[in-house]
Amino acid sequence: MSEEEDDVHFPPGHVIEGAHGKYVVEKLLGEGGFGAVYKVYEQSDKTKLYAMKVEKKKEERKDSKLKMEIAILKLVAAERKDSHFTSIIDRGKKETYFFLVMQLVGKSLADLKNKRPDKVFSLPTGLGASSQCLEAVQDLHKHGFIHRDLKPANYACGLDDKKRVVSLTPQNAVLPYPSQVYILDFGIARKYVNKENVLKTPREKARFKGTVKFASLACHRNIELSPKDDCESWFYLMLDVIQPSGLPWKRIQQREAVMQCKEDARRGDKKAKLFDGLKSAETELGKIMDYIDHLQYYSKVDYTFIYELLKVAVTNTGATMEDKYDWEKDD
Ligand SMILES: Nc1ncnc2c1ncn2[C@@H]1O[C@H](COP(=O)(O)OP(=O)(O)OP(=O)(O)O)[C@@H](O)[C@H]1O
Repeated sequence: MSEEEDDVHFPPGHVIEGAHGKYVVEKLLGEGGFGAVYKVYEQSDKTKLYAMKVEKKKEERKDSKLKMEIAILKLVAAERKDSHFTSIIDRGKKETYFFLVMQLVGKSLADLKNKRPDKVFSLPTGLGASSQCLEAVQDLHKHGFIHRDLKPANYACGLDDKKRVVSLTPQNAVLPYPSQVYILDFGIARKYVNKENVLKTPREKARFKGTVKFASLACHRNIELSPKDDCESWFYLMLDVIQPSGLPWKRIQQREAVMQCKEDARRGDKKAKLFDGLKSAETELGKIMDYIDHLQYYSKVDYTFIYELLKVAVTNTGATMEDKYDWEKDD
């Protein structure tokens, strides 16, 4: 084993052999405490580009984030080809690391939004893409998992043929569908149902998980999470990508203070401020927030209710859900 192989820092040109092919590292896409994500290509066919996620093996870590990621992607893959989940190409383990080769996607919603002049999407793009983000998480919930770390950085747009997919409407008319949105990173996802597909009995106390800015109030309060908490995080992510002034707690680091700010945002002036500058969508967004706030641990989420309100909000702007997204117009 070479020195490089001992680590997960691979230079361009480094080759990793999997069960279904040999993958050559092109460049690093991102790095975290767990390991790294690389853009790779298949040695025998340079046009076949993928993303490779590698995770260091750790004696002390019993729960591998990558294992959870693979389990979820396998579970959802069986169902439908054109989904909001990246497909698995290959996976394996070496002496010091695990790896997953998956479908390569484009920039994250966080990167795409930060490239905009006002650092937010237009309302039709923000609401339309958010609708896809909710579809992705609805699918995950259907399979018995909650994500627990929803944020714009954990969603990305599709590449090449996945940029604009064609979807069949219920009426069987073929509609051009705007850029597909993919959900990423299931490292801290959790099974929320038991073997009988019934919600698990909530633990008395649950440790804080995820990202402070997007965490649900229950997460701040160390209460067990369920699908409604992903919906609350999804709501914050939607506001984050459309609200020109950003989330009110965007500059606060301290967890307690962020929780207080989220609680305040439910009342009076502070609630109105949450939707500042979003006039045409204010009523629908208010209804969505109230709906999510009334959900409880055992509640069954009515996703359709939310999609319908999003559709009305998009229509109010004079656009449609099928219109090109901001980042497609730049191409
Ligand atoms: N399939 C993919 N195609 C292209 N880029 C990807 C893919 N999966 C992940 N990435 C990128 O790699 C980087 C790290 O990915 P990811 O968020 O999954 O890992 P992470 O470091 O565990 O995340 P976190 O920052 O939440 O800890 C991100 O910039 C992400 O956009």
